[in-house]
Amino acid sequence: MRVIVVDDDFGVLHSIKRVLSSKGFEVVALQSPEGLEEYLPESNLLLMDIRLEGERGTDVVEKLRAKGFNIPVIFITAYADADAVVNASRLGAVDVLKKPFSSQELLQAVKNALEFVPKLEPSYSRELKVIGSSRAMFEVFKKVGLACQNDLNVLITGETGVGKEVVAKLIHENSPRREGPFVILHCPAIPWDLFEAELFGYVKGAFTGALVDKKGKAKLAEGGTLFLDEIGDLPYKLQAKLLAFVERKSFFPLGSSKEEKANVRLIFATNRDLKKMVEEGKFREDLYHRISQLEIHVPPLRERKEDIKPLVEYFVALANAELGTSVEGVEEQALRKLMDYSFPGNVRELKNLVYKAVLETRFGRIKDFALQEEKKHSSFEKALELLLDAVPEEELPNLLERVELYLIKKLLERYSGNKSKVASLLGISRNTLESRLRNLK
Ligand SMILES: Nc1ncnc2c1ncn2[C@@H]1O[C@H](COP(=O)(O)OP(=O)(O)OP(=O)(O)O)[C@@H](O)[C@H]1O
Repeated sequence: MRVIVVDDDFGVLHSIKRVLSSKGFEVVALQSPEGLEEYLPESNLLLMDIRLEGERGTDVVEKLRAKGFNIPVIFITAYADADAVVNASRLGAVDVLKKPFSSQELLQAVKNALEFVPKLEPSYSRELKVIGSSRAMFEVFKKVGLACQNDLNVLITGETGVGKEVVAKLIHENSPRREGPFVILHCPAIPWDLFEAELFGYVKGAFTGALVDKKGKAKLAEGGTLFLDEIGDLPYKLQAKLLAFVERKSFFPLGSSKEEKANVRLIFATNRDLKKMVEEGKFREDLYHRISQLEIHVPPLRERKEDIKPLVEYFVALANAELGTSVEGVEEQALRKLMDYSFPGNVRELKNLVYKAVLETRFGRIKDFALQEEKKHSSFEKALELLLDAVPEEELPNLLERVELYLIKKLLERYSGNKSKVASLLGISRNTLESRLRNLK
């Protein structure tokens, strides 16, 4: 087996050669793509650095593809930006290795590559800018690259504000459907009794007030991508309607008996734990499997802190352009404060913080971010949010009493049943505590 390695860093070139040679590969090591074509016909695999001196490795491979060279490629990069990794995946890269990588990672990637037949896709340059240089986002971009090559249903999971919509757009804009529309249906924003009308549309006379035919989002997305956001909020009854649509890729507009085909790619997102909802009987298992043919998890910002600095720089530039300010950057201590923060609102929260700070600073460097208050309340609010997520709608009427009873009982347990102590901790009299307990039971 012959492997060609192209990297302008002699050290990297040498260590790859050493690892592969030790496993019996014949290695052609090149510091530039010059002369590369000569070796291609007799070779089984190409390892290509993305940022070469003067030229991008992805451009080199694209030219080779245009000439009909179909060799499997592994890209190597120290800079895991979205453009590079998604583009690499689209060019039929078997893998993208992020420097530094271990011998084991290299050998595994080579092994996978030799079993792989690449698919070709023309290149495409995008407007959308997605920031992320962390290992975690690198994995996200690799999956996006995979999603771009097919029409599978994709489920994007992650906390609020992590960038699920951004990732959905990234898939659309790199897929063969990019010339088509990208249509968003934000599920909780629609009253549930209008959900079907919104998704499938209706014909004149379908219900009172339906004075003219109206296209639904499924039709508006024809030829493109339909993004259904917050799918975990969809009531059980409507999940069945959605399942029929996802399975058949066809629908009936309300009031019509004519079935319409939908030529759309479906992407779903949720900040809920759908697997858990399935176990609890709150989300249909069949629907879950249907929508998650490919699952992409976008990790919270606190788990990929390396992304904070590039995101801040990007948002400062954006804010300057939008607000007409000329902020030059962020002071070290202000950035450190962000690095210590847990960002319950993730990238959206960071973006808002930066915009506010830019507006206040106007020129010069940002010295501080106003995040103390949010931090103090975040774990309390988070606990309550978890509670709200866990309680089904039909149990809401008793929720307040249950919470009160639970908290009082827990405190009594903690203080060995000492009612006077618990009453004083709660700032109520012992009598009030006792009457509360009587009424709540
Ligand atoms: N990697 C990123 N690069 C640049 N901007 C980002 C990135 N991630 C998120 N953003 C920005 O942060 C904001 C929130 O992102 P987005 O709406 O995609 O989050 P979400 O996960 O879909 O949120 P929600 O769960 O509330 O729907 C947007 O303004 C988006 O442009």
